[in-house]
Amino acid sequence: MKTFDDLFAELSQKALDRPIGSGTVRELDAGVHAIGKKIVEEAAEVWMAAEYQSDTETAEEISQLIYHLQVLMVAKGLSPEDVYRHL
Ligand SMILES: N=c1c2ncn([C@@H]3O[C@H](COP(=O)(O)OP(=O)(O)OP(=O)(O)O)[C@@H](O)[C@H]3O)c2ncn1[C@@H]1O[C@H](COP(=O)(O)O)[C@@H](O)[C@H]1O
Repeated sequence: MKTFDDLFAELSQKALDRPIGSGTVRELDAGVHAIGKKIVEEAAEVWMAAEYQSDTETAEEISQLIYHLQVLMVAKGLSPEDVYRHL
């Protein structure tokens, strides 16, 4: 099972290797403004799922929110440690 740190390492590598067909590379190229919009959209989907959908669907939406937050971290050059020190 993939963890937060596993996914972050994978996305960081994608940003370096820039494989063709990577959604992460596409999103990074779209820039911080577009990534931010995606985060807001996914956050709303988490909220709606938590209120009206199943726990499984809510967990899936949370995973997508985490993914987009991580893409923003990569775009901004932030590491997990930069975030963890505020937890
Ligand atoms: N975990 C994720 C992940 N979660 C969400 N997403 C993206 O976020 C979108 C969210 O889906 P939605 O259905 O909510 O959004 P949508 O509006 O239908 O999608 P779009 O039209 O906006 O693309 C998905 O279409 C994916 O593009 C993800 N994309 C990639 N990953 C993982 O990231 C890694 C790198 O992926 P690639 O860069 O694509 O190789 C792989 O391990 C993937 O499993």
